Amino acid sequence: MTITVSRTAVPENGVVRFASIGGLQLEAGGFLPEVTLAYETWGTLNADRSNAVLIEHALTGSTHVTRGDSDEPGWWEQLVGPGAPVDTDKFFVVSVNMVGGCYGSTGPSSPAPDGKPWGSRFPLVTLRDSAAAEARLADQLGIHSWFAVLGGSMGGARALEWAVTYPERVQRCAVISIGAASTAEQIAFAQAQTLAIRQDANFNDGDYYGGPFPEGGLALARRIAHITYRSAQEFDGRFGRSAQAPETPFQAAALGDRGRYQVESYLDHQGNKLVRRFDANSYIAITEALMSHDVCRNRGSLRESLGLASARFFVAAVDSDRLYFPSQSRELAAALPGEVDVHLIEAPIGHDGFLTEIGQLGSQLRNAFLV
Ligand SMILES: CC(=O)SCCNC(=O)CCNC(=O)[C@H](O)C(C)(C)COP(=O)(O)OP(=O)(O)OC[C@H]1O[C@@H](n2cnc3c(N)ncnc32)[C@H](O)[C@@H]1OP(=O)(O)O
Ligand SMILES: N[C@@H](CCO)C(=O)O
Repeated sequence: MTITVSRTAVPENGVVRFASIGGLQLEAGGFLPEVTLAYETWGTLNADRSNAVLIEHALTGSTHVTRGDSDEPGWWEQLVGPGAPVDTDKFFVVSVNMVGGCYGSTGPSSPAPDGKPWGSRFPLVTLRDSAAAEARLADQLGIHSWFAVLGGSMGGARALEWAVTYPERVQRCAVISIGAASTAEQIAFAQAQTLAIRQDANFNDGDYYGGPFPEGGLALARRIAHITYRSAQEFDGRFGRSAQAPETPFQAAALGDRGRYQVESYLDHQGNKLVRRFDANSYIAITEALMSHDVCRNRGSLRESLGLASARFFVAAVDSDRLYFPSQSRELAAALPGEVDVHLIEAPIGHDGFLTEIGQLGSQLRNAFLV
């Protein structure tokens, strides 16, 4: 097995790098012969390698948690950086694109051994595969034990898998806006999204590379998802029943005088925005990985499974989250070893509050966790 990390003499902050981690035997039985992981780092690993923090992205996130040498803003911009709650003057922060993704790590659009994209042949990957792959990257970076692993939503589930699979390698673990397993309802929302893509006439069973992209299906999947990421209260307050005039000649021709509700226009925008930055097969691969989330699989009861971990835990939830309910975070916290509080992020926005309410989350993390 060849293991190489592209190293530079001076660490570059917030610049995507690539590590070859060799072949990966997958939990569900598949095999990926040569896996590349894309990752970014910020700050400097100290001499005794005790200041490393792993940040795990959510469903459509990338490695770009915060800006660095480039000015490109990241998705947890105010949480991570010099002087921020996850202080890059103090910590060496690492973020890895999940295997199956489309931000540089091996995924369905990557070439298979025959040189053609994996497409329909890409195997099922799980969050445990993600942790196993990232453990190899940690080895290459010389990180035996993380000071902390944290993430929100699917990132929180990835962090939890790390803490349970590699107890000796995770000292602190923050599980934000997710429970111990994907529930039937969460799986149901996810299935509607994957079906929206699979039923797109351009999907071609996943072998659409080189042909038309299944844009409509991916945009519909994002609309369904985005509704679950926000709250009824936010939509009502923000859009109400307001109308919006057609914005393009095409819409004007299609809609005539009817126009649209503002919320329709907003969801169209969210769908189209994702189409410009995400691969449809990766959306399915990562969504199915999240559907598989179950910390108890082949481990026993919830208490037995979580009892494998030895990290200090931080659990948080958004009070208005209608996808990953605070009650599910409370159940997780109650079954974790030791005393664990559930920190409530108070925000009317819903699930996406873990991305937008950084002031609250940051002070909770700074005071209760990163000390
Ligand atoms: C390389 C990369 O891009 S990596 C990207 C990483 N992304 C992630 O990690 C995903 C996490 N991020 C997200 O999900 C989102 O960005 C969030 C949750 C942080 C914020 O959500 P946003 O969608 O940015 O905010 P919000 O709901 O306010 O939507 C604002 C957008 O809706 C548009 N909008 C608002 N009202 C309307 C309307 N009536 N009609 C059409 N569009 C509208 C705004 O113009 C704005 O557009 P823009 O984002 O293109 O500037
Ligand atoms: N809006 C986030 C939420 C998923 O939990 C994303 O797209 O990744």
